[in-house]
Amino acid sequence: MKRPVIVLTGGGTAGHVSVNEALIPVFDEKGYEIHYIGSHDGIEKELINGGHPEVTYHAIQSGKLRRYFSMKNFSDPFRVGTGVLQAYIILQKLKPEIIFSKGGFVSVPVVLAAKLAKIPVVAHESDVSPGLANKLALPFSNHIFTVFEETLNYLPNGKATCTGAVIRPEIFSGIRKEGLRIAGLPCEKPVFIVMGGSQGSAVLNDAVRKELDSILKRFEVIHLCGKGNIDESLELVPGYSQFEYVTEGLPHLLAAADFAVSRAGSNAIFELLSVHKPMLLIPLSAAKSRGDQLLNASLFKSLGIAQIVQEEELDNLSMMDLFNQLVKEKSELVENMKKVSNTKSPEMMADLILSYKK
Ligand SMILES: CC(=O)N[C@H]1[C@@H](OP(=O)(O)OP(=O)(O)OC[C@H]2O[C@@H](n3ccc(=O)[nH]c3=O)[C@H](O)[C@@H]2O)O[C@H](CO)[C@@H](O)[C@@H]1O
Repeated sequence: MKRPVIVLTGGGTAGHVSVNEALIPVFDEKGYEIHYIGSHDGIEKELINGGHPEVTYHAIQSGKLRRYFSMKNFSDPFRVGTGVLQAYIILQKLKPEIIFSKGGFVSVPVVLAAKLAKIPVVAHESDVSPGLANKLALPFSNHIFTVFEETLNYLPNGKATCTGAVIRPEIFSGIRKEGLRIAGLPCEKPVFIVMGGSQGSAVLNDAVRKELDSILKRFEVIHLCGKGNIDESLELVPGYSQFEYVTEGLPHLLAAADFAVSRAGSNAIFELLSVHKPMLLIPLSAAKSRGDQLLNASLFKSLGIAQIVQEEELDNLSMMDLFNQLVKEKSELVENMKKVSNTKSPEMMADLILSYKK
């Protein structure tokens, strides 16, 4: 008997793939044939093809939707058009019951094609303020789920529901000893994990490395610095361990860490919250983005579960002082984290999505 089909989409950054990765095992367990529509060269292709052999990946063209001038602004609409046509052909062949769209530019042609093919779409927004791709897709989506209650203020009544964050179950399965082994740390001092989001952050990398000597006198550091950002001169420094991007090892590295310094991407901060890591957030500035990380971070700060420093202030602050400040506030932050519960299990989320199928 033919298995029911579901199509997932979303990409550009890992933040637009994490939720899909959490849901894949559940749809698989439910007997679905799972297909993923992503771009030819985005991180989604690497993550899905590399970690989920049960999923069939289809690459389409997509264009970036920029808020600034670029010559590509003239060619990208044609790429989106081609992407719509490619997605439409794929959808006509697969005839999925439903499409789940996690946002990011590649999701736009898929959602438009779904409307033409009359296939229901459920979207998902991780950040406080909706991303441009989700905003464009909204009129063509049947419903949108949000992580933050506050996001509902940006969305039409009746079309959006707050579900909380969906966390990959493996995040909870980290083993501290294994994390220390992977990082090659002696664990004689408290361990900080520094996470610059899925792409790494030059701002965080520079701030930590500038003061590394003094930091390492008191702490050990696991540094997720992003692709191409390994500093070879620091490769053999005791107590310091750098990675470009970690896949299976991430839960163990999180378990090995006592504290976190992170960008304020939604998935990363909810993962840190779920495993109760006291966190200092340095959100991506509004000048470089739509300001979504500033809103995410201020909400965490207002709940007493994170400290924040703006990246513009970093030059005048000592990273070492910031690390020490986080250590001081550890118990209060952890106590507050234990009172916050804002997650939905992948199983419950999958059922909610399927309630919109044809
Ligand atoms: C520059 C940019 O556009 N950032 C956006 C992007 O961030 P970004 O792609 O960084 O997304 P998040 O911080 O939400 O999630 C990062 C994900 O990558 C994983 N991870 C990270 C490093 C690593 O080595 N291994 C690993 O697995 C984390 O566990 C997490 O699941 O999407 C987020 C969610 O919409 C937004 O809030 C961010 O503003």
